[in-house]
Amino acid sequence: MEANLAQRMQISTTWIDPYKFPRKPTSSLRFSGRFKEQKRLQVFVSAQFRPVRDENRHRQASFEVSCSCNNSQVSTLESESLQDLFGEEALILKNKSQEIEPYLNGRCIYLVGMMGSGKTTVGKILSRSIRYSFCDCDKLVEEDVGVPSVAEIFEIYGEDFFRDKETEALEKLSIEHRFVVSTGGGAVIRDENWIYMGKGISVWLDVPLEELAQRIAAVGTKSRPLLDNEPGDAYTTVGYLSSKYFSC
Ligand SMILES: Nc1ncnc2c1ncn2[C@@H]1O[C@H](COP(=O)(O)OP(=O)(O)OP(=O)(O)O)[C@@H](O)[C@H]1O
Ligand SMILES: O=C(O)C1=C[C@@H](O)[C@@H](O)[C@H](O)C1
Repeated sequence: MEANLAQRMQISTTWIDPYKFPRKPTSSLRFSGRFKEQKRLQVFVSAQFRPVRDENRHRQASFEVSCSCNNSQVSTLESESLQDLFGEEALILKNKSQEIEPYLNGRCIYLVGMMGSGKTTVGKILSRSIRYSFCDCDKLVEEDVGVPSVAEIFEIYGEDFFRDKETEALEKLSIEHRFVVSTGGGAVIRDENWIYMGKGISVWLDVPLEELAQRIAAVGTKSRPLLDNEPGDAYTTVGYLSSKYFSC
Protein backbone atom coordinates (compact mmCIF):
# COMPACT_ATOMS: atom_id res chain seq x y z
CA MET A 1 0.00 0.00 0.00
CA GLU A 2 1.40 3.39 -0.88
CA ALA A 3 2.84 5.35 2.01
CA ASN A 4 0.74 8.48 1.48
CA LEU A 5 -2.42 6.38 1.33
CA ALA A 6 -1.47 4.58 4.51
CA GLN A 7 -0.80 7.87 6.23
CA ARG A 8 -4.29 9.08 5.46
CA MET A 9 -5.90 5.99 6.89
CA GLN A 10 -7.30 5.85 10.36
CA ILE A 11 -6.43 2.33 11.21
CA SER A 12 -8.27 0.29 13.76
CA THR A 13 -7.42 -3.33 14.32
CA THR A 14 -9.59 -6.12 15.65
CA TRP A 15 -8.69 -9.73 16.25
CA ILE A 16 -11.09 -11.91 14.36
CA ASP A 17 -12.52 -15.14 15.67
CA PRO A 18 -10.91 -17.70 13.34
CA TYR A 19 -13.93 -19.99 13.59
CA LYS A 20 -16.18 -17.36 12.07
CA PHE A 21 -13.96 -16.83 9.09
CA PRO A 22 -13.73 -19.30 6.23
CA ARG A 23 -9.99 -19.24 5.82
CA LYS A 24 -9.49 -20.13 9.47
CA PRO A 25 -6.49 -17.82 9.67
CA THR A 26 -3.90 -18.35 12.36
CA SER A 27 -4.12 -14.68 13.06
CA SER A 28 -5.72 -11.81 11.31
CA LEU A 29 -6.21 -8.11 11.51
CA ARG A 30 -8.99 -5.98 10.12
CA PHE A 31 -8.10 -2.50 9.01
CA SER A 32 -10.58 0.10 8.08
CA GLY A 33 -9.67 3.50 6.86
CA ARG A 34 -11.72 6.57 6.19
CA PHE A 35 -10.85 8.68 3.17
CA LYS A 36 -12.40 12.11 3.07
CA GLU A 37 -15.87 12.01 4.57
CA GLN A 38 -17.89 9.66 2.41
CA LYS A 39 -15.50 7.05 1.11
CA ARG A 40 -14.89 4.07 3.29
CA LEU A 41 -12.51 1.35 2.35
CA GLN A 42 -12.25 -1.87 4.27
CA VAL A 43 -9.28 -4.06 3.85
CA PHE A 44 -9.14 -7.49 5.36
CA VAL A 45 -5.81 -9.15 5.85
CA SER A 46 -5.51 -12.75 6.89
CA ALA A 47 -2.41 -14.79 7.43
CA GLN A 48 -2.07 -18.50 7.71
CA PHE A 49 0.66 -21.06 8.05
CA ARG A 50 0.31 -24.27 6.09
CA PRO A 51 2.62 -27.16 6.77
CA VAL A 52 3.81 -28.75 3.53
CA ARG A 53 6.23 -31.56 2.78
CA ASP A 54 8.77 -31.47 -0.01
CA GLU A 55 9.53 -34.53 -2.15
CA ASN A 56 11.99 -35.79 0.49
CA ARG A 57 9.16 -35.49 3.02
CA HIS A 58 10.90 -32.64 4.85
CA ARG A 59 8.42 -30.40 6.59
CA GLN A 60 8.33 -26.81 5.45
CA ALA A 61 6.17 -23.94 6.57
CA SER A 62 4.34 -21.89 4.02
CA PHE A 63 3.06 -18.45 4.92
CA GLU A 64 0.19 -16.85 3.08
CA VAL A 65 -1.15 -13.33 3.40
CA SER A 66 -4.31 -12.44 1.58
CA CYS A 67 -6.08 -9.17 1.32
CA SER A 68 -9.76 -8.52 0.62
CA CYS A 69 -11.41 -5.28 -0.33
CA ASN A 70 -15.19 -4.83 -0.26
CA ASN A 71 -15.52 -8.55 0.32
CA SER A 72 -13.52 -9.48 -2.78
CA GLN A 73 -10.18 -11.11 -2.29
CA VAL A 74 -7.87 -8.84 -4.18
CA SER A 75 -4.44 -10.28 -3.68
CA THR A 76 -2.56 -13.13 -2.13
CA LEU A 77 1.10 -13.37 -1.31
CA GLU A 78 2.72 -16.64 -0.42
CA SER A 79 6.17 -17.21 0.91
CA GLU A 80 6.40 -20.57 -0.79
CA SER A 81 6.35 -20.54 -4.55
CA LEU A 82 3.67 -22.71 -6.15
CA GLN A 83 6.04 -22.87 -9.04
CA ASP A 84 8.43 -24.93 -6.95
CA LEU A 85 5.65 -27.38 -6.20
CA PHE A 86 4.62 -27.92 -9.80
CA GLY A 87 8.01 -27.38 -11.45
CA GLU A 88 7.99 -27.69 -15.20
CA GLU A 89 4.18 -27.59 -15.54
CA ALA A 90 4.12 -24.26 -13.72
CA LEU A 91 6.83 -22.90 -15.95
CA ILE A 92 4.95 -23.89 -19.10
CA LEU A 93 1.80 -22.28 -17.71
CA LYS A 94 3.70 -19.14 -16.80
CA ASN A 95 5.24 -18.81 -20.26
CA LYS A 96 1.94 -19.48 -22.04
CA SER A 97 0.04 -17.02 -19.89
CA GLN A 98 2.58 -14.31 -20.57
CA GLU A 99 2.17 -14.98 -24.28
CA ILE A 100 -1.59 -14.43 -24.14
CA GLU A 101 -1.53 -11.49 -21.74
CA PRO A 102 -1.35 -8.75 -24.41
CA TYR A 103 -4.56 -10.09 -25.99
CA LEU A 104 -6.62 -10.17 -22.81
CA ASN A 105 -7.25 -6.43 -22.56
CA GLY A 106 -7.87 -6.81 -18.86
CA ARG A 107 -10.73 -9.30 -19.28
CA CYS A 108 -11.23 -11.66 -16.38
CA ILE A 109 -10.38 -15.34 -16.72
CA TYR A 110 -12.83 -17.87 -15.25
CA LEU A 111 -11.39 -21.28 -14.48
CA VAL A 112 -14.06 -23.97 -14.58
CA GLY A 113 -13.62 -27.65 -13.85
CA MET A 114 -14.47 -30.43 -11.47
CA MET A 115 -13.71 -30.21 -7.80
CA GLY A 116 -10.00 -30.89 -7.44
CA SER A 117 -9.17 -30.15 -11.06
CA GLY A 118 -6.60 -27.55 -10.03
CA LYS A 119 -8.54 -24.29 -10.42
CA THR A 120 -6.93 -22.80 -7.32
CA THR A 121 -3.45 -24.08 -8.05
CA VAL A 122 -3.52 -23.03 -11.70
CA GLY A 123 -5.33 -19.80 -10.87
CA LYS A 124 -2.68 -18.63 -8.46
CA ILE A 125 0.20 -19.31 -10.85
CA LEU A 126 -1.69 -17.79 -13.77
CA SER A 127 -2.73 -14.65 -11.91
CA ARG A 128 0.80 -14.00 -10.76
CA SER A 129 2.21 -14.46 -14.23
CA ILE A 130 -0.13 -11.95 -15.84
CA ARG A 131 -0.32 -9.64 -12.83
CA TYR A 132 -4.03 -10.24 -12.25
CA SER A 133 -5.68 -10.64 -8.85
CA PHE A 134 -6.78 -14.11 -7.85
CA CYS A 135 -10.27 -14.71 -6.53
CA ASP A 136 -11.94 -17.89 -5.30
CA CYS A 137 -15.69 -17.72 -5.93
CA ASP A 138 -16.50 -20.28 -3.19
CA LYS A 139 -14.67 -18.06 -0.71
CA LEU A 140 -16.65 -14.99 -1.82
CA VAL A 141 -19.86 -16.90 -1.10
CA GLU A 142 -18.57 -18.09 2.28
CA GLU A 143 -17.70 -14.52 3.23
CA ASP A 144 -21.01 -13.17 1.98
CA VAL A 145 -23.04 -15.77 3.88
CA GLY A 146 -20.77 -15.58 6.93
CA VAL A 147 -20.40 -19.34 7.12
CA PRO A 148 -16.87 -20.76 7.03
CA SER A 149 -17.21 -23.53 4.44
CA VAL A 150 -19.20 -24.58 1.40
CA ALA A 151 -19.97 -27.85 3.18
CA GLU A 152 -21.64 -25.98 6.05
CA ILE A 153 -23.58 -23.69 3.70
CA PHE A 154 -24.97 -26.79 1.97
CA GLU A 155 -25.81 -28.32 5.33
CA ILE A 156 -27.50 -25.25 6.82
CA TYR A 157 -29.20 -23.69 3.80
CA GLY A 158 -29.10 -26.33 1.06
CA GLU A 159 -27.58 -26.37 -2.40
CA ASP A 160 -30.11 -24.03 -4.09
CA PHE A 161 -29.28 -21.26 -1.63
CA PHE A 162 -25.56 -21.77 -2.26
CA ARG A 163 -26.13 -21.65 -6.02
CA ASP A 164 -28.12 -18.40 -5.73
CA LYS A 165 -25.27 -16.83 -3.79
CA GLU A 166 -22.77 -18.16 -6.29
CA THR A 167 -24.72 -16.54 -9.12
CA GLU A 168 -24.78 -13.24 -7.19
CA ALA A 169 -21.01 -13.45 -6.69
CA LEU A 170 -20.45 -14.11 -10.39
CA GLU A 171 -22.70 -11.20 -11.28
CA LYS A 172 -20.63 -8.88 -9.09
CA LEU A 173 -17.40 -10.19 -10.60
CA SER A 174 -18.70 -9.71 -14.12
CA ILE A 175 -18.09 -5.97 -13.95
CA GLU A 176 -14.53 -6.41 -12.73
CA HIS A 177 -11.30 -6.52 -14.69
CA ARG A 178 -7.96 -8.26 -14.23
CA PHE A 179 -9.19 -11.10 -12.05
CA VAL A 180 -8.48 -14.80 -12.40
CA VAL A 181 -11.53 -16.44 -10.87
CA SER A 182 -11.56 -19.98 -9.55
CA THR A 183 -15.24 -20.92 -9.88
CA GLY A 184 -17.06 -23.56 -7.86
CA GLY A 185 -17.08 -27.04 -9.36
CA GLY A 186 -20.85 -26.81 -9.93
CA ALA A 187 -20.96 -23.23 -11.24
CA VAL A 188 -21.23 -24.51 -14.80
CA ILE A 189 -24.71 -25.98 -14.33
CA ARG A 190 -26.59 -22.66 -14.36
CA ASP A 191 -27.07 -20.97 -17.71
CA GLU A 192 -27.25 -17.60 -15.99
CA ASN A 193 -23.72 -18.06 -14.68
CA TRP A 194 -22.47 -18.41 -18.24
CA ILE A 195 -23.91 -14.99 -19.07
CA TYR A 196 -21.73 -13.46 -16.35
CA MET A 197 -18.69 -15.59 -17.09
CA GLY A 198 -19.14 -14.74 -20.75
CA LYS A 199 -17.98 -11.18 -19.98
CA GLY A 200 -14.55 -12.68 -19.59
CA ILE A 201 -12.78 -15.75 -20.87
CA SER A 202 -13.58 -19.17 -19.47
CA VAL A 203 -11.05 -21.95 -19.37
CA TRP A 204 -12.02 -25.55 -18.64
CA LEU A 205 -9.49 -27.60 -16.71
CA ASP A 206 -10.24 -31.03 -18.10
CA VAL A 207 -8.47 -33.54 -15.88
CA PRO A 208 -8.73 -37.32 -16.49
CA LEU A 209 -11.08 -39.13 -14.10
CA GLU A 210 -8.37 -41.36 -12.66
CA GLU A 211 -6.26 -38.36 -11.72
CA LEU A 212 -9.25 -36.51 -10.23
CA ALA A 213 -10.30 -39.51 -8.19
CA GLN A 214 -6.77 -39.90 -6.83
CA ARG A 215 -6.53 -36.26 -5.84
CA ILE A 216 -9.93 -36.33 -4.18
CA ALA A 217 -9.32 -39.61 -2.40
CA ALA A 218 -6.02 -38.20 -1.09
CA VAL A 219 -7.77 -35.46 0.88
CA GLY A 220 -11.11 -37.19 1.47
CA THR A 221 -14.62 -35.99 0.64
CA LYS A 222 -15.71 -34.65 4.05
CA SER A 223 -15.31 -31.02 3.00
CA ARG A 224 -16.96 -31.63 -0.38
CA PRO A 225 -20.71 -31.76 0.10
CA LEU A 226 -21.62 -33.04 -3.33
CA LEU A 227 -19.03 -35.76 -3.35
CA ASP A 228 -19.68 -36.68 0.25
CA ASN A 229 -23.39 -37.19 -0.34
CA GLU A 230 -22.95 -39.57 -3.24
CA PRO A 231 -22.70 -43.29 -2.57
CA GLY A 232 -19.68 -45.16 -3.88
CA ASP A 233 -15.94 -44.66 -4.05
CA ALA A 234 -14.15 -41.52 -5.20
CA TYR A 235 -13.78 -42.80 -8.76
CA THR A 236 -17.51 -43.61 -9.19
CA THR A 237 -18.63 -40.35 -7.63
CA VAL A 238 -16.25 -38.17 -9.59
CA GLY A 239 -17.23 -40.00 -12.77
CA TYR A 240 -20.93 -39.47 -12.14
CA LEU A 241 -20.62 -35.76 -11.31
CA SER A 242 -18.15 -35.11 -14.04
CA SER A 243 -20.50 -36.47 -16.69
CA LYS A 244 -23.42 -34.58 -15.13
CA TYR A 245 -21.61 -31.23 -15.22
CA PHE A 246 -19.15 -31.44 -18.06
CA SER A 247 -20.36 -33.90 -20.69
CA CYS A 248 -20.45 -32.12 -24.02
N1 LIG B 1 -1.20 -30.07 -12.20
C1 LIG B 1 -1.31 -30.73 -11.05
N2 LIG B 1 -0.63 -31.85 -10.83
C2 LIG B 1 -0.73 -32.54 -9.70
N3 LIG B 1 -1.52 -32.18 -8.66
C3 LIG B 1 -2.23 -31.07 -8.81
C4 LIG B 1 -2.17 -30.28 -10.00
N4 LIG B 1 -3.01 -29.22 -9.86
C5 LIG B 1 -3.55 -29.35 -8.64
N5 LIG B 1 -3.08 -30.45 -8.01
C6 LIG B 1 -3.45 -30.91 -6.67
O1 LIG B 1 -4.82 -31.30 -6.70
C7 LIG B 1 -5.48 -30.88 -5.52
C8 LIG B 1 -6.66 -30.00 -5.88
O2 LIG B 1 -6.18 -28.82 -6.49
P1 LIG B 1 -6.94 -27.43 -6.34
O3 LIG B 1 -7.29 -27.18 -4.92
O4 LIG B 1 -6.11 -26.43 -7.05
O5 LIG B 1 -8.25 -27.77 -7.16
P2 LIG B 1 -9.60 -26.93 -7.24
O6 LIG B 1 -10.15 -27.17 -8.60
O7 LIG B 1 -9.36 -25.52 -6.85
O8 LIG B 1 -10.47 -27.66 -6.16
P3 LIG B 1 -11.77 -27.15 -5.36
O9 LIG B 1 -12.89 -27.88 -5.92
O10 LIG B 1 -11.47 -27.56 -3.96
O11 LIG B 1 -11.88 -25.69 -5.51
C9 LIG B 1 -4.44 -30.18 -4.66
O12 LIG B 1 -3.97 -31.09 -3.71
C10 LIG B 1 -3.36 -29.79 -5.65
O13 LIG B 1 -2.10 -29.76 -5.02
O1 LIG C 1 -16.69 -29.17 -2.65
C1 LIG C 1 -17.80 -29.35 -3.14
O2 LIG C 1 -18.42 -30.44 -3.06
C2 LIG C 1 -18.39 -28.27 -3.89
C3 LIG C 1 -17.84 -27.04 -3.87
C4 LIG C 1 -18.30 -25.93 -4.71
O3 LIG C 1 -17.26 -25.61 -5.61
C5 LIG C 1 -19.55 -26.22 -5.48
O4 LIG C 1 -19.66 -25.42 -6.64
C6 LIG C 1 -19.63 -27.66 -5.86
O5 LIG C 1 -20.79 -27.91 -6.57
C7 LIG C 1 -19.58 -28.52 -4.63
